[in-house]
Amino acid sequence: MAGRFISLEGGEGVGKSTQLAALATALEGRGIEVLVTREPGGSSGAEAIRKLLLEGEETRWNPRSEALLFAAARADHVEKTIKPALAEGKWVLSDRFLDSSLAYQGEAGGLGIEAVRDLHRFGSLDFLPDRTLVLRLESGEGALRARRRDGEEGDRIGSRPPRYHAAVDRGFRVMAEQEPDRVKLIDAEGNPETVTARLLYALGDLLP
Ligand SMILES: Nc1ncnc2c1ncn2[C@@H]1O[C@H](COP(=O)(O)OP(=O)(O)O)[C@@H](O)[C@H]1O
Ligand SMILES: Cc1cn([C@H]2C[C@H](O)[C@@H](COP(=O)(O)OP(=O)(O)O)O2)c(=O)[nH]c1=O
Repeated sequence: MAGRFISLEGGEGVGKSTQLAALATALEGRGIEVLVTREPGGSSGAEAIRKLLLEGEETRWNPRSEALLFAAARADHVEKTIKPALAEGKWVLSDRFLDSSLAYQGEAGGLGIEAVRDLHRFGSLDFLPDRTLVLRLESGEGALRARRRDGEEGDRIGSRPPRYHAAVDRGFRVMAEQEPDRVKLIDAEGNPETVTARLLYALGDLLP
């Protein structure tokens, strides 16, 4: 049976990594073979680009070069990691994918969602997840969780100001409105088990 490609999205500290691990365990418990991956990264070329994107000065890249680097990393990730795993029948769970670029670089970075989608059309032939689950917390709570985890050590993008992250959240909501069959908003409040149950519910029609 063909695999499925699921991306987990959301702002900083909403619980993506925690939920990705829990979702992988739940799917494996149903006999599904799972590959967990992440962006930026997920292939050796894309992991090298990750360092360029997340380390260094805020002014290291302008918004256009930043968007191109994310798109280049994604093209390599799709070709080298995601498509081969799907061809083997695995379910691929990715911690972030295209919708992060649409929300961060497109909406918050001011390039526009369509311009960033064009880069994906070129780089990855518009390859899309079967489902995108966007974890959402009311403003501030994700930033608090991330700060509890990281202290003041945010990366180049995570440490951008609150208005940038508010625009990121708006970008994810736009995506859910534009593509309601693919992109589902999931309430990330409550204990981790409750959130995992919501995610599994939102995958119900894809499960074997
Ligand atoms: N449901 C939850 N309730 C409270 N804290 C949580 C919950 N899920 C995750 N956390 C904690 O919040 C922090 C951020 O979670 P993490 O999974 O790393 O988020 P992300 O990958 O989205 O940045 C971690 O310290 C994690 O242990
Ligand atoms: C994949 C992707 C990530 N990002 C940002 C979001 C995060 O701030 C950072 C990824 O760092 P990461 O350590 O994965 O952050 P988090 O724990 O919040 O998921 O890169 C973009 O701006 N555009 C993208 O396309």
